[in-house]
Amino acid sequence: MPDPTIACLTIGSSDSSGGAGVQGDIKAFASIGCFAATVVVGVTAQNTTGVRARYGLPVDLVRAQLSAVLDDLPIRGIKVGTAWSPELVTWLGSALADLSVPIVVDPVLVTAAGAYLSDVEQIRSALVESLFPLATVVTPNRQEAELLVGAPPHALDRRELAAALVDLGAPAAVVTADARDSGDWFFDGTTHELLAGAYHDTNCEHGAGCAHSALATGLLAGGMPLPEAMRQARQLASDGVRDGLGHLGSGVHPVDVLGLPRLVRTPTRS
Ligand SMILES: Nc1ncnc2c1ncn2[C@@H]1O[C@H](COP(=O)(O)OP(=O)(O)O)[C@@H](O)[C@H]1O
Ligand SMILES: Cc1ncc(COP(=O)(O)OP(=O)(O)O)c(N)n1
Repeated sequence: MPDPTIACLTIGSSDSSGGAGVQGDIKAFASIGCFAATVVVGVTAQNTTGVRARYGLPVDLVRAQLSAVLDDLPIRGIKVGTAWSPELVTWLGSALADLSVPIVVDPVLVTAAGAYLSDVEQIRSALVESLFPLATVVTPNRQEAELLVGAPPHALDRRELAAALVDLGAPAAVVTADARDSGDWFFDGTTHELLAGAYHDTNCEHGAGCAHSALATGLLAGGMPLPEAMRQARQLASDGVRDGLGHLGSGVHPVDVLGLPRLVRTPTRS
């Protein structure tokens, strides 16, 4: 019988607090039955209150991880998250160019706690030139979309931002929700759609963007058409915010896409 488990790869950075980054991606992949491989491009010292330090790994080490994974595992979908240096982004563009699997690019520039994860000016053109053309979809939040298209804060609505991202070369774009605009805005070059949904006022959003893009990757890897994958990814990420772990950390608490309280095992008496 064929194994239904779909192997996906996340290329991103470690979040020491476990909520976002590759740790968040592994949980999001697992929540929809995907096996998660990881290529780590950097390490952050981070918790729910912010990022204290970050360190990017040398391209050689990233290259070695990527070939180890691709030489051996049947990867069916790839997510690219934080990628800090223009050199790395440009190299990734050439390394991923010939792969015929869905690629979701989450151009992570700012965390929910407000920390910048990349030097925006340096990374912007590398992302647009090297990764946008390879992407199945790019998934920035409003602030990241504004930085990528060079628009001042709130000068454009999300329909205009999504169109500008596609004009820059992304085949499709989703600009995610914020407290002002609930639901995500989707545009694939032809059709605009508001992927409607409630906005949960839980302050449990640490890792929501990572979960969303990893979920989209796993759903696309399983063959789901793009608009439906983005609808379901929004719903599942939003449920993760609703069910977030509000007792963990003193800043922006982590999402929970696995339903961890359901999995707790209580000690049995013999
Ligand atoms: N408070 C919230 N309530 C419901 N859904 C949310 C909330 N915050 C984020 N989401 C959903 O989670 C996903 C990731 O969005 P977002 O948090 O904006 O990403 P990022 O972490 O990149 O800023 C999107 O589908 C978005 O609609
Ligand atoms: C290492 C690392 N990668 C990505 C992020 C951004 O995560 P995201 O899911 O967008 O959620 P917030 O952290 O913004 O809440 C990160 N924080 N760390």
